[in-house]
Amino acid sequence: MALAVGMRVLTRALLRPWARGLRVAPGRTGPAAGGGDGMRCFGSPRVLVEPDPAAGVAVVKMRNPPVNSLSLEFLTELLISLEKLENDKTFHGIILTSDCPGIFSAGLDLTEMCGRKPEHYVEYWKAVQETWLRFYLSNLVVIAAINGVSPAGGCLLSLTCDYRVLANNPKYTIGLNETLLGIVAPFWFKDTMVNTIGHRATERALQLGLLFPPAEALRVGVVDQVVPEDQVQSTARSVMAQWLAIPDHARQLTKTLMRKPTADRLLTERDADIQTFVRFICRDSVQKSLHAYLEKLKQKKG
Ligand SMILES: CCCCCCCC/C=C\C=C\CC(=O)SCCNC(=O)CCNC(=O)[C@H](O)C(C)(C)COP(=O)(O)OP(=O)(O)OC[C@H]1O[C@@H](n2cnc3c(N)ncnc32)[C@H](O)[C@@H]1OP(=O)(O)O
Repeated sequence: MALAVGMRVLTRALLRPWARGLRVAPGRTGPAAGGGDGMRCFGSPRVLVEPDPAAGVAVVKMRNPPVNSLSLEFLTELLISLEKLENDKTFHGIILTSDCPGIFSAGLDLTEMCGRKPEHYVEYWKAVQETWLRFYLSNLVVIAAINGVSPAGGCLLSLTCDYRVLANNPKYTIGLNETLLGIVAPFWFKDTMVNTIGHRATERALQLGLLFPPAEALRVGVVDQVVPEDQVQSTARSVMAQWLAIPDHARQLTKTLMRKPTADRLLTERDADIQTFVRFICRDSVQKSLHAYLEKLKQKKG
C-alpha cells in the first residue's frame, strides 16, 4: 500500500514536463565503465551515473550547481536514477557523491520553501519524503563519498546511506542545522540521526544546530570514516567491496529489519507530516526567518 503511494508520487513526477526525457541521457563511456565493456554513463541533467558493471557498482554524482540544493527537479532526477539502478540486476551498490567542488549538498532548496503556494509545499514535501524513504530502504548498498559541506537535508541524504566516508577538510562540516534557520528538523530527520549517533548526542546536535567538522563528525559517529580528500572515492570503493562480499539476501533482510520500524513511522503518518510541514512553513515568522537566511547567504558575497 505504502509502496503504491510512493510509486504514484514518482509516476506523477515523471509525467511533469521537466521530467520528460530524463530517463536516459546517454553520454560518454564512463571512466569507471568496468574494463571497457561499452556500458555508458547515463543520467539526467542534474545526476550523472557512472556505471561499473564488472564491479556491480554505479557512482551517482550530484551536479545541481552551484550548491546541489535539493530542488523538486533534482530530487525527481535522483529518484529516477535510483529506481533505474535498482531495477537493473547488474547493480548491487551505489556510491553517492558530488560533482560540485567543495559541496556535497546544501540541503533542501530554500527557494522551494519560500514565498510559494501551499500546493507547492505539499508537492515539494512529498518529494522530500519519497527521496528519504527510497534511499533509506534501498536494497542496494549505498555508500556516501562526502566530498564537501553537507548541512541539513544534505546531511540527511548521507544518513540514509549504509556508510559515510568524509573528506578531511575543515570546511566540510556536516549536521542537521535546521534550528539555526529558525526551522525544526521533522521527526524522521531526528529519528535517522538518533539511529546513527544515539539519543543524547542527537538532542544536543539538533537543538544547537551543530555542524560538525570532520574530526568531530567521526568522534560523534555522524560519519564512519574520515580520509584525505584525494582518497574519498577509492576508500568508498574498498568499503563497497567489503559490503558486497556479504550474501545479498542476508544483508538486505538485515537492513530492512534495522530500518523498517523507522520508515514505517513516516509511512503511517505521511499525510499528517505533510500537513504539519505546510502549516509550519506557511507561518509568517517561519517565512521571515527563511527569507532573512537566504538574504544573509546572498549578502555574504557582496
Ligand atoms: C513542530 C514541528 C514542525 C516540523 C516542521 C518541519 C519543517 C522542516 C522544514 C525544513 C527543513 C529543511 C532542511 C534543510 O535542508 S534547510 C537548508 C539548510 N541549508 C543550509 O543551511 C545551507 C545554506 N547554504 C550555505 O551555507 C552555503 O551556501 C554553502 C552550502 C556552505 C556553500 O557556500 P558557498 O560556496 O559560499 O556558496 P553561496 O553561499 O554563495 O551560495 C551560492 C548560491 O546558492 C544559494 N544557496 C545556498 N544554499 C541554498 C539552499 N539550501 N537552497 C537554495 N539556495 C541556496 C545561495 O543563496 C547563493 O545564491 P546566489 O548565487 O543567488 O546568491
